[in-house]
Amino acid sequence: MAVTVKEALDTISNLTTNLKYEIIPIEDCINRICAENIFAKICLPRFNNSAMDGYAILFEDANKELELIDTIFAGDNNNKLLKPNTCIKIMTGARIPDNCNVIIPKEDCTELENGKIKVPENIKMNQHIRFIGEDIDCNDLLIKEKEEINFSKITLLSSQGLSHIKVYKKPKIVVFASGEELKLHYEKAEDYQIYNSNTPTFISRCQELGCDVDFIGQAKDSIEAIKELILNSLGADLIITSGGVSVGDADFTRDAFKEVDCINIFEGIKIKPGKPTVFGKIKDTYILNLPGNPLASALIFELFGKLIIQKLLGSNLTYHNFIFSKLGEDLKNKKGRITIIPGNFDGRYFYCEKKSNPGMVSTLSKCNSLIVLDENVSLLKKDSEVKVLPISWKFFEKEYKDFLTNE
Ligand SMILES: Nc1nc2c(c(=O)[nH]1)N[C@H]1C(S)=C(S)[C@@H](COP(=O)(O)OP(=O)(O)OC[C@H]3O[C@@H](n4cnc5c(N)ncnc54)[C@H](O)[C@@H]3O)O[C@H]1N2
Ligand code: MOO
Repeated sequence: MAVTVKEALDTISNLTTNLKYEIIPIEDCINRICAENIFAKICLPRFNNSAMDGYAILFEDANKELELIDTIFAGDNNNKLLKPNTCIKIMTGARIPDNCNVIIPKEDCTELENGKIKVPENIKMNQHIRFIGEDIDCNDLLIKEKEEINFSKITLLSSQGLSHIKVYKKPKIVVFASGEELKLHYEKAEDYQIYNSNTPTFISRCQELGCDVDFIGQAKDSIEAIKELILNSLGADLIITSGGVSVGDADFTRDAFKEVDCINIFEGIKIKPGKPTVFGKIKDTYILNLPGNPLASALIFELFGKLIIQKLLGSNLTYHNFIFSKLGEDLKNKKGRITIIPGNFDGRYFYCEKKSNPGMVSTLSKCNSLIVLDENVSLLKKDSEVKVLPISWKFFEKEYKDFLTNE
């Protein structure tokens, strides 16, 4: 029985996973999922320091001519104290004298001919001082278990002097296709054959999402051929297959998986396109049987496959987020099933992609996002609110768009 879209999403978000971890250098951690809570072991700033190149003085010495008694550079271990009527030249980032309570920027002072420094009248207590711990306090929780390590987390780790952390191992994914008509892109295809574009799509997408992926070939349309590929893949966390899940005389994927004791978690989703999708498990290996139709399988991957991968990565982000937008033009839809509509979000409006039949290969190359229409909608007027799910988010434009004014 086919499940509803919500049932499929909930099932995936609640999957149990058998996560393993490894300890690796932070240089290799980008896009990995942290497998431990990481607390600050040192405060930042580590010591009170100057935010300006200038002079360290005592607050009560405002508007005076001060004797210059020393210079402190960033990295110096200088313990000199200020006395009344004196100042110390100081550089940005240098540790300030223990009793200093004001820094005056160089350009606000006058270097007198007698060597003294004339400081201004209007100063504020503690000005231009960066205090110990004001950025990060000792024992602050810096990174939570199950958070993704991005460049800004690398900033945190390196600022703490941490060289290695615990991350979850990359999920191992095996991809294969079935279909007598398929040829690999580096093979010669006769004019009655087609190139396999689905498995290269899933392989690259899974790699992009942080998985280790193996392609193990294409099965001919027979239960035995598909079974051989399955038995060769059982060490994986997830097997993704393409094709053969429908009711045709040469569609053997489901039967082959049944013969190797695959337990189906759901068999079909009430969605368009991609209804014949099957999700199951053999021992510890999850199975995602995607339909052969290229756009159908790619869209199902975007809506469900990506969440399965989020679970296998160990991430705590296992639900879709979206951006409220408006339709750029009227949208007609055939009622009856929830429909995935690929298109383009330009920052304000969402425009549906016109060429989007389930069997097409060209559609997603022109899209950056998708929306999902509920089963009761037959017409959505221009300017109707829609919820946009991003596909690829390097959000740039070919031409300048003004983001500098707040109108
Ligand atoms: N009588 C019915 N026929 C179909 C139904 C149905 O309910 N009743 N469902 C249709 C739907 S919806 C889909 S989706 C497809 C699913 O078919 P399969 O998963 O069995 O896929 P195939 O038949 O193997 O292929 C479908 C289509 O996709 C092309 N294909 C397959 N693999 C690849 C690949 N690796 N790269 C590129 N293109 C591929 C294949 O040549 C076919 O054109 O079934 C409908 N039929
Ligand atoms: O649901 Mo099928 O995926 O329309 O092509």
